[in-house]
Amino acid sequence: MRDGFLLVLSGPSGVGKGTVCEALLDKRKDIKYSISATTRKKRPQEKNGENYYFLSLDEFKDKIDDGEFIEYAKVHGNYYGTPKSYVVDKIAEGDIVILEIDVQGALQVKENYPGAVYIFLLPPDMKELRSRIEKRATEDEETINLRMNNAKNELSFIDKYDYAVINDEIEKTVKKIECIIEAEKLKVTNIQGVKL
Ligand SMILES: Nc1ncnc2c1ncn2[C@@H]1O[C@H](COP(=O)(O)OP(=O)(O)OP(=O)(O)O)[C@@H](O)[C@H]1O
Ligand SMILES: Nc1nc2c(ncn2[C@@H]2O[C@H](COP(=O)(O)O)[C@@H](O)[C@H]2O)c(=O)[nH]1
Repeated sequence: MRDGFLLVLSGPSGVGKGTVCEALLDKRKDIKYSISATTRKKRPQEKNGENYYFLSLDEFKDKIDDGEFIEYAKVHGNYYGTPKSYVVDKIAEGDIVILEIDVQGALQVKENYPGAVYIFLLPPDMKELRSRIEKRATEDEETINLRMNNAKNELSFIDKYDYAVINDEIEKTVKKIECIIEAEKLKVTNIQGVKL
């Protein structure tokens, strides 16, 4: 059967990527979460090494120079990147590794990791998207406006993805992503060592 693979999950800020990932990880042991590095300020409830690796700009740039990221991008004014070593190790062990990253990062992954699966998460509508970011209460008004503006640009990249999933109800969204995973595992191009 198919070896481990990358599952790239993108979508505008506040659509629910983190929430969906958490629910998927609770349900399945074959899915691992890639913890990103970022230069963004830590939110009060966040933990270094759990939500992100929080780095200074100099530390982040050193890691870029040392080739430690499989992708990185400036998103909403801060740098974010995916550490390479964890992803490579877990895929070799046969796990599915989720990358919760923006569209610029997803395009970089596409160049270097054929076989990754790309899912774009959509909100039911833009009003609901704003309401979710507001209710999360982690961003000030200016940042919310910036993220809402960036959302329009991100949505224009949807055709670069394999699947589009509307995140209306969490449980339904998780089920749909699990269906995608099962279908991907059964792709003829990915079946290895079939013995009849
Ligand atoms: N299906 C849903 N219905 C209602 N609220 C939701 C749903 N999914 C997520 N939320 C809520 O929306 C808010 C944003 O979710 P979350 O932080 O997971 O988004 P995100 O896409 O990871 O955002 P970011 O890209 O900024 O990290 C949270 O308060 C979360 O509880
Ligand atoms: N290219 C990458 N983008 C990433 C990565 N980790 C997160 N992100 C994107 O950042 C925004 C904002 O996240 P927040 O935690 O500040 O709300 C998020 O929507 C992702 O699209 C990464 O490693 N690479």
